[in-house]
Amino acid sequence: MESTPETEIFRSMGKVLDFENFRLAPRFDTDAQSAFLRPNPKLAHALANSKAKGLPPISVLPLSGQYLSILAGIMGAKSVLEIGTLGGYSSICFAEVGAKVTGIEIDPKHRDVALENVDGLDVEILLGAALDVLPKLAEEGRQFDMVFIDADFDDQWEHFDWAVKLTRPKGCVFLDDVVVSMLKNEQTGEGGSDSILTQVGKDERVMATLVSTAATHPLIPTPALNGFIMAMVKDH
Ligand SMILES: C[S@@+](CC[C@H](N)C(=O)[O-])C[C@H]1O[C@@H](n2cnc3c(N)ncnc32)[C@H](O)[C@@H]1O
Repeated sequence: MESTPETEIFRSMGKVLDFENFRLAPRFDTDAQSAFLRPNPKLAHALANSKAKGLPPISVLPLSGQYLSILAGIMGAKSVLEIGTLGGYSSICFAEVGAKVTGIEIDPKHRDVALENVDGLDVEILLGAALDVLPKLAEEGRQFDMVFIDADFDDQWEHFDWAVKLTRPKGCVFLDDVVVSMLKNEQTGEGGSDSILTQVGKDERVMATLVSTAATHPLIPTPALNGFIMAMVKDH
């Protein structure tokens, strides 16, 4: 590569640009968990009860849950719609910072365990496929400060489209697991094909960004590239 003042800046960064650094992600996560997280009996009980009842270990990880709490707290969110509730871990993250949570969950067993886990908090869980429930919420004229989408990968665009309709202007739509779903569906943008990024990008109702992450999970051996879309609804 030709040496210019611009390339020299990056060369001088040395170790910072080493791709192998990616392998350090789990260590940073562990350090951040012990630095930032406080004991939370409700969340601990939700994890233990969900495990005991045989739910899959796919709730948001504790630091991500805390991210969601911080976001909802900063927004002063009073109402959050969650598409994909599982055992209610992320519902608790929203409810504990003052939001009324409406969850949608397709699996009756997950919904029942979630109801046990959110006991005492302002959480309702609607049983059904999101694409059946979302139009009903729209018909009822429901509007939310924030919609968190964390369900099946195949309907991400349809869920996003409904989420925008159901979010108040200046509210937030958070679409999780965007990069892993693109990788899984081989939508890596080659050949200029459409992807969730281009679909959201064409949507004039929102201002959106992709937040890339190195996702670590106790059950996977190496960090995975992932990312979420965060969008602010401008208008409907
Ligand atoms: C990744 S888990 C959700 C985790 C949860 N948000 C948390 O962090 O605690 C995904 C959940 O979405 C549910 N789900 C999948 N497809 C769905 C759909 N089309 N409509 C409603 N729920 C769905 C699954 O049954 C599962 O419980």
